[in-house]
Amino acid sequence: MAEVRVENLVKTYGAARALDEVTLDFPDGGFFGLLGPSGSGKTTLLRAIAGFVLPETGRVLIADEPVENVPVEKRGIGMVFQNYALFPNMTVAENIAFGLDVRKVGAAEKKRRVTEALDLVQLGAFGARKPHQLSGGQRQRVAMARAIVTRPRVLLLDEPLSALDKALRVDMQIELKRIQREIGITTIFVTHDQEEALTLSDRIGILKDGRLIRHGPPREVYDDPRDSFTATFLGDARIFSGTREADGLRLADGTLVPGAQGATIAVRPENFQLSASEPNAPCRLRAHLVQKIFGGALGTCLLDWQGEVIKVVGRDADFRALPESGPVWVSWQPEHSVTISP
Ligand SMILES: Nc1ncnc2c1ncn2[C@@H]1O[C@H](COP(=O)(O)OP(=O)(O)OP(=O)(O)O)[C@@H](O)[C@H]1O
Repeated sequence: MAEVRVENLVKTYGAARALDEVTLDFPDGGFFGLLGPSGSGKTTLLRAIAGFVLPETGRVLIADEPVENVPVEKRGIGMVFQNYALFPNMTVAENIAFGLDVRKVGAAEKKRRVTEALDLVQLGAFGARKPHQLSGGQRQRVAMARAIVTRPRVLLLDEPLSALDKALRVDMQIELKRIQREIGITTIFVTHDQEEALTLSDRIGILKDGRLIRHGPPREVYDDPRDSFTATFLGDARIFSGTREADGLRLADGTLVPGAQGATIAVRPENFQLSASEPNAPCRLRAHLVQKIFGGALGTCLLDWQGEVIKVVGRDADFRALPESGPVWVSWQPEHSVTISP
């Protein structure tokens, strides 16, 4: 397998900078999730690594080798895209064998590798079927088998699960991770689903307007987002701004948030507690409960505070004692005030 590195990549389309000096390492054998809003440059970055997009400046290295003069088919890359198209009149096995035929792999070796790929995606009994005889998830697994049968060094996945419904998607996430671990292939995965990225990735990168805003292990980025874009894009957060004082942050309504280390802080919805009576917690606000939303095990409460919305996520059982609406206390522990700006 191979490490992928991009250095100072710039790609412009007219006035738009699809990639704006992106430098990033994708570790050997790792699962890297690329996240960002629509139009932030995720697909362009993937296409630049594959060789479909030629950057104006910067370079791509695979296993320490610059690849600007290496054509797409020689870069050792397997790809699965959102609208993976299988050849409808070929069997599953023929579809998977396609890349081996192109490479003129001998019959015995081809048979062995197709069987191996089918087993890996747990479709051993489906080789003779046609794509229309498969479910969406099974077709997706064929696309995976087809991408890895040529033994690429790097796997690029562009929203490969977005066509699947929620339940199947979750099953396929587990499946994808298993396959990736089993073959240990360097994988770069584009998704707009932040939960998916957090679940699957060893490392994530967040793009915005073609720039790499942040990268690192998912938990690290989630727990310490450092900027308000990352805090609100990756998960949800209430941003509080005010004036820094010796013992905390003074909000516009006069409330002191003790222990806060910045003029702007973020608090995650799951770190708020609600109570009808005044709590002991040092960080607390008086707000107005507007709506309780039932969501199964977890529920959401929407509060109004100074004309702004505070979202609180918690166990539905904990919200049951609260009135449907009216004044409430919202509180949190000082360690859950995350500094966004000093
Ligand atoms: N072939 C192209 N011609 C002109 N502009 C392009 C082209 N490809 C991409 N762009 C522009 O480059 C920017 C980045 O696009 P890109 O497809 O990389 O974003 P993305 O993050 O993958 O978005 P999405 O999540 O919507 O797929 C966008 O502003 C897009 O309009």
